[in-house]
Amino acid sequence: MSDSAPLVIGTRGSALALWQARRIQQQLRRHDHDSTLQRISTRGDRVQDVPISEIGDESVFTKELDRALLDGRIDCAVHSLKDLPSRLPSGIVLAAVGQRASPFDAFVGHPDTTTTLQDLPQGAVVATASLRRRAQLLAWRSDLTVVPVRGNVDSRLETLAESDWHGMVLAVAGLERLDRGDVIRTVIPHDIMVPAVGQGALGITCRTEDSALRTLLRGTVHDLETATAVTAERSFMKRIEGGCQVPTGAWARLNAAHQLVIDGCVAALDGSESFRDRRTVPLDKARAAGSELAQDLLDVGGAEVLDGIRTSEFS
Ligand SMILES: NCc1[nH]cc(CCC(=O)O)c1CC(=O)O
Repeated sequence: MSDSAPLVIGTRGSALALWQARRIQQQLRRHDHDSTLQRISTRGDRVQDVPISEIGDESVFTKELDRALLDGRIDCAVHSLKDLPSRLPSGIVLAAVGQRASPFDAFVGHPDTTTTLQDLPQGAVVATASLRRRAQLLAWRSDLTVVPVRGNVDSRLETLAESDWHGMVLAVAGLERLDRGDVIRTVIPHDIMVPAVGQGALGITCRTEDSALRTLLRGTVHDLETATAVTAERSFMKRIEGGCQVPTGAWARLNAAHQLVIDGCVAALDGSESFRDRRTVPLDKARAAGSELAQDLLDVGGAEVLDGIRTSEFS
Protein backbone atom coordinates (compact mmCIF):
# COMPACT_ATOMS: atom_id res chain seq x y z
CA MET A 1 0.00 0.00 0.00
CA SER A 2 1.39 3.41 -0.94
CA ASP A 3 0.04 6.66 0.48
CA SER A 4 -0.94 8.16 -2.85
CA ALA A 5 -2.37 5.32 -4.94
CA PRO A 6 -6.07 4.57 -4.39
CA LEU A 7 -6.80 1.30 -2.61
CA VAL A 8 -8.02 -1.46 -4.88
CA ILE A 9 -11.04 -3.18 -3.32
CA GLY A 10 -11.96 -6.60 -4.67
CA THR A 11 -15.61 -7.61 -4.79
CA ARG A 12 -17.89 -10.12 -6.44
CA GLY A 13 -20.00 -8.67 -9.21
CA SER A 14 -23.52 -9.32 -7.86
CA ALA A 15 -25.72 -6.33 -7.07
CA LEU A 16 -25.53 -7.16 -3.36
CA ALA A 17 -21.74 -7.54 -3.37
CA LEU A 18 -21.31 -4.25 -5.25
CA TRP A 19 -23.62 -2.46 -2.81
CA GLN A 20 -21.56 -3.77 0.09
CA ALA A 21 -18.22 -2.85 -1.49
CA ARG A 22 -19.50 0.66 -2.28
CA ARG A 23 -20.60 1.02 1.32
CA ILE A 24 -17.04 0.31 2.50
CA GLN A 25 -15.73 2.62 -0.22
CA GLN A 26 -17.93 5.45 1.14
CA GLN A 27 -16.71 4.89 4.68
CA LEU A 28 -13.10 5.04 3.51
CA ARG A 29 -13.86 8.22 1.55
CA ARG A 30 -15.17 9.86 4.72
CA HIS A 31 -11.72 9.27 6.16
CA ASP A 32 -10.09 10.72 3.00
CA HIS A 33 -9.03 7.41 1.49
CA ASP A 34 -9.77 6.95 -2.20
CA SER A 35 -10.39 3.52 -3.63
CA THR A 36 -11.45 1.72 -6.79
CA LEU A 37 -13.49 -1.46 -7.17
CA GLN A 38 -12.21 -4.52 -8.97
CA ARG A 39 -14.92 -7.06 -9.80
CA ILE A 40 -13.93 -10.71 -9.53
CA SER A 41 -16.22 -13.59 -10.39
CA THR A 42 -16.20 -16.61 -8.06
CA ARG A 43 -17.26 -20.21 -8.53
CA GLY A 44 -20.32 -19.46 -6.41
CA ASP A 45 -21.37 -16.85 -8.99
CA ARG A 46 -20.84 -19.16 -11.95
CA VAL A 47 -22.51 -22.30 -10.59
CA GLN A 48 -26.09 -21.13 -10.18
CA ASP A 49 -28.00 -24.39 -10.33
CA VAL A 50 -26.43 -26.37 -7.47
CA PRO A 51 -27.05 -25.76 -3.76
CA ILE A 52 -23.93 -24.27 -2.14
CA SER A 53 -23.92 -27.11 0.38
CA GLU A 54 -23.52 -29.61 -2.47
CA ILE A 55 -20.53 -27.87 -4.01
CA GLY A 56 -18.77 -29.08 -0.88
CA ASP A 57 -16.31 -26.20 -0.75
CA GLU A 58 -16.43 -23.69 2.09
CA SER A 59 -14.59 -21.05 0.06
CA VAL A 60 -16.87 -21.12 -3.00
CA PHE A 61 -17.50 -17.32 -2.77
CA THR A 62 -13.99 -16.35 -1.67
CA LYS A 63 -11.24 -18.39 -3.33
CA GLU A 64 -10.80 -16.19 -6.43
CA LEU A 65 -10.69 -13.07 -4.23
CA ASP A 66 -8.07 -14.73 -2.00
CA ARG A 67 -5.99 -15.50 -5.10
CA ALA A 68 -6.22 -11.87 -6.25
CA LEU A 69 -5.10 -10.69 -2.80
CA LEU A 70 -2.12 -13.03 -2.70
CA ASP A 71 -1.18 -12.08 -6.30
CA GLY A 72 -1.31 -8.39 -5.40
CA ARG A 73 -4.10 -7.58 -7.89
CA ILE A 74 -6.27 -6.15 -5.10
CA ASP A 75 -5.42 -4.64 -1.70
CA CYS A 76 -8.46 -5.81 0.23
CA ALA A 77 -11.73 -7.65 -0.39
CA VAL A 78 -15.25 -7.00 0.90
CA HIS A 79 -17.36 -10.07 1.69
CA SER A 80 -20.67 -10.91 3.30
CA LEU A 81 -19.17 -12.23 6.51
CA LYS A 82 -21.57 -15.16 6.24
CA ASP A 83 -19.73 -16.34 3.13
CA LEU A 84 -16.25 -16.28 4.72
CA PRO A 85 -14.98 -19.69 5.87
CA SER A 86 -13.95 -19.98 9.53
CA ARG A 87 -10.35 -20.67 8.51
CA LEU A 88 -8.80 -18.28 6.01
CA PRO A 89 -5.88 -19.24 3.75
CA SER A 90 -2.40 -18.59 5.06
CA GLY A 91 -1.36 -14.99 4.31
CA ILE A 92 -4.91 -13.61 4.50
CA VAL A 93 -6.51 -12.06 7.54
CA LEU A 94 -9.96 -10.78 8.47
CA ALA A 95 -8.74 -7.23 8.99
CA ALA A 96 -12.02 -5.51 9.88
CA VAL A 97 -15.70 -6.21 10.43
CA GLY A 98 -18.26 -3.65 9.27
CA GLN A 99 -21.32 -2.69 11.29
CA ARG A 100 -24.04 -5.30 11.22
CA ALA A 101 -27.44 -4.75 9.62
CA SER A 102 -30.30 -7.10 10.58
CA PRO A 103 -28.97 -10.61 11.33
CA PHE A 104 -32.41 -12.20 10.82
CA ASP A 105 -33.99 -14.29 8.11
CA ALA A 106 -37.05 -13.08 6.22
CA PHE A 107 -40.08 -15.00 5.02
CA VAL A 108 -40.97 -13.70 1.56
CA GLY A 109 -44.49 -14.64 0.46
CA HIS A 110 -45.51 -15.35 -3.11
CA PRO A 111 -46.59 -11.99 -4.59
CA ASP A 112 -50.11 -13.31 -5.44
CA THR A 113 -50.81 -14.20 -1.80
CA THR A 114 -50.81 -12.37 1.53
CA THR A 115 -49.69 -15.31 3.65
CA THR A 116 -47.26 -14.70 6.48
CA LEU A 117 -44.98 -17.37 7.92
CA GLN A 118 -47.34 -17.95 10.82
CA ASP A 119 -50.44 -18.61 8.70
CA LEU A 120 -48.92 -20.84 6.02
CA PRO A 121 -51.44 -23.56 5.15
CA GLN A 122 -50.86 -27.22 6.01
CA GLY A 123 -48.28 -28.72 3.62
CA ALA A 124 -47.17 -25.36 2.23
CA VAL A 125 -44.09 -25.24 -0.02
CA VAL A 126 -41.22 -22.95 1.00
CA ALA A 127 -38.06 -22.49 -1.06
CA THR A 128 -34.53 -22.35 0.30
CA ALA A 129 -31.33 -24.19 -0.54
CA SER A 130 -29.82 -23.45 2.87
CA LEU A 131 -29.50 -26.54 5.07
CA ARG A 132 -29.81 -24.33 8.15
CA ARG A 133 -33.06 -22.72 6.99
CA ARG A 134 -34.49 -26.02 5.82
CA ALA A 135 -33.73 -27.90 9.04
CA GLN A 136 -35.13 -25.17 11.28
CA LEU A 137 -38.28 -24.70 9.17
CA LEU A 138 -38.98 -28.43 9.39
CA ALA A 139 -38.18 -28.55 13.12
CA TRP A 140 -40.76 -25.79 13.61
CA ARG A 141 -43.41 -27.28 11.25
CA SER A 142 -42.87 -30.81 10.02
CA ASP A 143 -45.78 -30.54 7.54
CA LEU A 144 -43.95 -27.99 5.35
CA THR A 145 -42.26 -29.01 2.11
CA VAL A 146 -38.90 -27.36 1.48
CA VAL A 147 -37.65 -27.06 -2.11
CA PRO A 148 -34.24 -25.79 -3.26
CA VAL A 149 -33.63 -22.50 -5.05
CA ARG A 150 -30.42 -20.73 -5.99
CA GLY A 151 -29.17 -17.66 -7.78
CA ASN A 152 -28.75 -14.08 -6.66
CA VAL A 153 -31.45 -12.29 -4.68
CA ASP A 154 -33.22 -10.73 -7.69
CA SER A 155 -33.36 -13.94 -9.70
CA ARG A 156 -34.68 -15.85 -6.68
CA LEU A 157 -37.50 -13.34 -6.30
CA GLU A 158 -38.34 -13.77 -10.00
CA THR A 159 -38.31 -17.54 -9.62
CA LEU A 160 -40.71 -17.25 -6.68
CA ALA A 161 -43.12 -15.03 -8.65
CA GLU A 162 -43.25 -17.60 -11.45
CA SER A 163 -43.58 -20.60 -9.11
CA ASP A 164 -46.49 -22.20 -7.27
CA TRP A 165 -44.57 -22.05 -3.99
CA HIS A 166 -46.05 -20.28 -0.99
CA GLY A 167 -42.85 -18.44 -0.19
CA MET A 168 -39.12 -18.37 0.27
CA VAL A 169 -36.58 -17.54 2.97
CA LEU A 170 -33.89 -14.90 2.36
CA ALA A 171 -31.70 -12.76 4.61
CA VAL A 172 -33.34 -9.51 5.75
CA ALA A 173 -30.01 -7.69 5.27
CA GLY A 174 -29.61 -8.63 1.61
CA LEU A 175 -33.20 -7.64 0.76
CA GLU A 176 -32.92 -4.30 2.53
CA ARG A 177 -29.57 -3.47 0.92
CA LEU A 178 -31.11 -4.09 -2.50
CA ASP A 179 -34.09 -1.94 -1.57
CA ARG A 180 -36.40 -4.97 -1.65
CA GLY A 181 -37.51 -4.81 1.98
CA ASP A 182 -41.06 -4.48 0.55
CA VAL A 183 -41.21 -8.24 -0.14
CA ILE A 184 -40.61 -9.21 3.52
CA ARG A 185 -43.81 -10.67 5.02
CA THR A 186 -42.29 -11.88 8.28
CA VAL A 187 -38.99 -11.20 9.96
CA ILE A 188 -38.48 -14.70 11.31
CA PRO A 189 -38.01 -14.63 15.10
CA HIS A 190 -34.77 -16.18 16.33
CA ASP A 191 -36.69 -18.69 18.43
CA ILE A 192 -37.96 -20.18 15.14
CA MET A 193 -34.77 -19.67 13.13
CA VAL A 194 -31.31 -18.97 14.53
CA PRO A 195 -29.48 -16.83 11.95
CA ALA A 196 -26.33 -17.89 10.09
CA VAL A 197 -22.96 -17.08 11.60
CA GLY A 198 -22.01 -13.58 10.45
CA GLN A 199 -25.32 -12.90 8.70
CA GLY A 200 -25.87 -9.18 8.09
CA ALA A 201 -22.24 -8.21 8.77
CA LEU A 202 -19.43 -7.37 6.33
CA GLY A 203 -15.91 -8.77 6.49
CA ILE A 204 -12.91 -7.03 4.96
CA THR A 205 -9.88 -9.21 4.29
CA CYS A 206 -6.36 -8.20 3.33
CA ARG A 207 -2.85 -9.66 3.26
CA THR A 208 -1.63 -10.53 6.76
CA GLU A 209 1.69 -8.78 6.07
CA ASP A 210 0.01 -5.49 5.09
CA SER A 211 0.10 -4.02 8.58
CA ALA A 212 -0.37 -0.41 7.46
CA LEU A 213 -3.61 -1.33 5.67
CA ARG A 214 -4.79 -3.42 8.61
CA THR A 215 -4.37 -0.41 10.89
CA LEU A 216 -6.14 1.82 8.38
CA LEU A 217 -9.13 -0.56 8.08
CA ARG A 218 -9.37 -0.92 11.88
CA GLY A 219 -9.51 2.85 12.22
CA THR A 220 -12.10 3.45 9.50
CA VAL A 221 -14.56 0.63 8.81
CA HIS A 222 -14.22 -1.64 11.86
CA ASP A 223 -17.17 -1.89 14.29
CA LEU A 224 -16.20 -3.24 17.71
CA GLU A 225 -19.62 -4.39 18.86
CA THR A 226 -20.21 -6.33 15.63
CA ALA A 227 -16.67 -7.72 15.82
CA THR A 228 -17.24 -9.03 19.35
CA ALA A 229 -20.48 -10.73 18.33
CA VAL A 230 -19.05 -12.34 15.22
CA THR A 231 -15.93 -13.46 17.10
CA ALA A 232 -18.24 -15.57 19.27
CA GLU A 233 -20.22 -16.82 16.26
CA ARG A 234 -17.15 -17.72 14.21
CA SER A 235 -15.63 -19.54 17.14
CA PHE A 236 -18.90 -21.52 17.33
CA MET A 237 -18.61 -22.34 13.63
CA LYS A 238 -14.95 -23.36 13.93
CA ARG A 239 -15.84 -25.83 16.69
CA ILE A 240 -18.76 -27.22 14.67
CA GLU A 241 -16.58 -27.43 11.54
CA GLY A 242 -18.50 -26.31 8.52
CA GLY A 243 -20.43 -23.17 7.61
CA CYS A 244 -23.04 -23.62 4.90
CA GLN A 245 -22.24 -27.32 4.70
CA VAL A 246 -24.12 -28.22 7.88
CA PRO A 247 -27.49 -27.19 9.39
CA THR A 248 -26.30 -24.96 12.23
CA GLY A 249 -26.71 -21.34 13.18
CA ALA A 250 -25.46 -18.97 15.85
CA TRP A 251 -26.37 -15.43 16.76
CA ALA A 252 -24.51 -13.29 19.29
CA ARG A 253 -25.30 -9.79 20.50
CA LEU A 254 -24.73 -7.50 23.47
CA ASN A 255 -27.50 -7.18 26.07
CA ALA A 256 -28.44 -4.09 28.14
CA ALA A 257 -25.99 -5.16 30.86
CA HIS A 258 -23.24 -5.16 28.22
CA GLN A 259 -22.78 -8.90 28.32
CA LEU A 260 -22.48 -11.11 25.29
CA VAL A 261 -25.45 -13.39 24.64
CA ILE A 262 -25.06 -16.17 22.09
CA ASP A 263 -27.75 -18.55 20.81
CA GLY A 264 -26.75 -21.64 18.89
CA CYS A 265 -28.58 -24.38 17.04
CA VAL A 266 -27.77 -27.74 15.47
CA ALA A 267 -30.60 -29.57 13.71
CA ALA A 268 -31.20 -32.69 11.67
CA LEU A 269 -31.85 -32.02 7.96
CA ASP A 270 -35.44 -33.25 8.24
CA GLY A 271 -36.02 -31.28 11.45
CA SER A 272 -36.67 -34.48 13.42
CA GLU A 273 -34.04 -33.43 15.97
CA SER A 274 -33.04 -29.93 16.98
CA PHE A 275 -30.63 -28.84 19.70
CA ARG A 276 -30.55 -25.26 20.96
CA ASP A 277 -28.86 -23.46 23.80
CA ARG A 278 -27.78 -19.99 24.95
CA ARG A 279 -24.83 -18.57 26.88
CA THR A 280 -24.43 -15.17 28.54
CA VAL A 281 -20.83 -14.16 29.33
CA PRO A 282 -18.62 -11.08 29.89
CA LEU A 283 -17.43 -9.53 26.62
CA ASP A 284 -13.85 -10.75 27.02
CA LYS A 285 -15.14 -14.33 26.98
CA ALA A 286 -16.78 -14.05 23.53
CA ARG A 287 -14.48 -16.47 21.76
CA ALA A 288 -14.61 -19.10 24.51
CA ALA A 289 -18.40 -18.79 24.77
CA GLY A 290 -18.84 -19.61 21.08
CA SER A 291 -16.78 -22.77 21.13
CA GLU A 292 -18.15 -23.93 24.50
CA LEU A 293 -21.72 -23.49 23.28
CA ALA A 294 -20.86 -25.49 20.16
CA GLN A 295 -19.26 -28.22 22.26
CA ASP A 296 -22.37 -28.43 24.48
CA LEU A 297 -24.63 -28.82 21.44
CA LEU A 298 -22.32 -31.47 19.97
CA ASP A 299 -22.28 -33.34 23.30
CA VAL A 300 -26.06 -33.48 23.77
CA GLY A 301 -26.61 -35.13 20.38
CA GLY A 302 -25.54 -32.61 17.73
CA ALA A 303 -22.34 -34.53 16.94
CA GLU A 304 -24.30 -37.63 16.02
CA VAL A 305 -26.69 -35.67 13.81
CA LEU A 306 -23.83 -33.89 12.00
CA ASP A 307 -21.78 -37.06 11.56
CA GLY A 308 -24.78 -38.68 9.89
CA ILE A 309 -25.15 -35.75 7.47
CA ARG A 310 -21.44 -35.59 6.60
CA THR A 311 -21.08 -39.28 5.80
CA SER A 312 -24.32 -39.56 3.82
CA GLU A 313 -23.66 -36.51 1.63
CA PHE A 314 -19.95 -36.43 0.98
CA SER A 315 -18.84 -40.04 0.81
N1 LIG B 1 -25.73 -16.94 0.67
C1 LIG B 1 -25.75 -15.75 -0.13
C2 LIG B 1 -25.83 -14.53 0.71
N2 LIG B 1 -24.73 -14.05 1.33
C3 LIG B 1 -25.10 -12.95 2.08
C4 LIG B 1 -26.47 -12.76 1.89
C5 LIG B 1 -27.28 -11.70 2.50
C6 LIG B 1 -26.55 -10.62 3.24
C7 LIG B 1 -25.98 -11.04 4.56
O1 LIG B 1 -26.37 -12.05 5.13
O2 LIG B 1 -25.11 -10.31 5.06
C8 LIG B 1 -26.93 -13.73 1.01
C9 LIG B 1 -28.31 -13.90 0.50
C10 LIG B 1 -29.25 -14.59 1.45
O3 LIG B 1 -28.83 -15.44 2.26
O4 LIG B 1 -30.45 -14.31 1.41
